Amino acid sequence: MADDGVSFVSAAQAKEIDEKLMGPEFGFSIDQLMELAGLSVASALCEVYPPRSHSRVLVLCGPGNNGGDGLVAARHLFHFGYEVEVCYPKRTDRPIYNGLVTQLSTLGIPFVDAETLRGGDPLVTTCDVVVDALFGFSFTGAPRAPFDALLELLNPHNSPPPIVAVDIPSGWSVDEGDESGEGMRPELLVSLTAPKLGAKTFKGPHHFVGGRFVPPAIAEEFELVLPQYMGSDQCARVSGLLTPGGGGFGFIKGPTMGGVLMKSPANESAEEAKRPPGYWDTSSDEDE
Ligand SMILES: NC(=O)C1=CN([C@@H]2O[C@H](COP(=O)(O)OP(=O)(O)OC[C@H]3O[C@@H](n4cnc5c(N)ncnc54)[C@H](OP(=O)(O)O)[C@@H]3O)[C@@H](O)[C@H]2O)[C@@H](O)CC1
Ligand SMILES: [K+]
Repeated sequence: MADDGVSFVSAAQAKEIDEKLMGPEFGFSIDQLMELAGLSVASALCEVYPPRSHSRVLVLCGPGNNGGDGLVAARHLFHFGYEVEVCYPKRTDRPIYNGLVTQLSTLGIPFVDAETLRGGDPLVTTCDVVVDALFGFSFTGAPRAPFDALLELLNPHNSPPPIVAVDIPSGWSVDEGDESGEGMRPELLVSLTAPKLGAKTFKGPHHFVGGRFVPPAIAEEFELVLPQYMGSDQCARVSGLLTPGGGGFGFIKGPTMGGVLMKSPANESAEEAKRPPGYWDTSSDEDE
């Protein structure tokens, strides 16, 4: 299904695409896809929250591949110049995850446990951005411990720092979105491959698509309308915009909001970059 020029896929379709990519026909391995997914998350974060204004990043990692994307992103963020901390409370004992943990450990990236985060100072005082890599398209039901407590820290009533959600905000229904209206409110969503149906309820100011690995044959088979990646970019900002040449909806590279091109955060003052205007301001949402 395409909306505003980009396809939205169900959890079931996302799984099918994933399996197709890693099947004999296309030959990808999970660590390849995860590396590109995590790199695109780190790239999008760096574009919106540059290290000079948001140097401290906390990455919350869940037990599945969404968590793996978070571990990869943490490594790239370190190399981009951020001070990174990782919370990975339910470790998966498989070579790919063990390797990612070793890579972070050898960089000296600290691992913090969920209890410490829960009992510690408010997140907003200890980090400038939080990456939500807890659950992706395989999340179902109500969040179980210890992730329920971590999600609670990200709830708007706890005034968390800006949240960067990987693929879909954790705790939201993958297909329905923030059904209760009381889930987390990320500022930046990095949808991987294609936005999930639940992303239609995302009202934050920054939505990117990442995971630049979809072969045209898969896009065709699944009738995916994907954003145009520019140059060597690993992520593409998605917004329903009129392209400069006119002729309908298309995608313009560059920070946009509500269909209007904005200054690049890289050119803004640190304070402006920390407070993107219109954050979850539904009153100006003309679609409703
Ligand atoms: N092609 C692409 O786009 C690519 C996508 N990639 C990424 O993979 C992600 C999908 O990964 P995934 O399938 O491993 O599942 P994911 O969502 O991380 O979580 C599964 C874990 O969560 C757990 N769990 C579930 N519900 C729970 C609950 N209520 N409360 C507590 N736990 C719960 C569940 O535990 P279990 O039910 O087994 O106990 C299981 O261990 C996708 O979103 C994208 O980020 C890239 O890496 C590669 C290319
Ligand atoms: K997530």
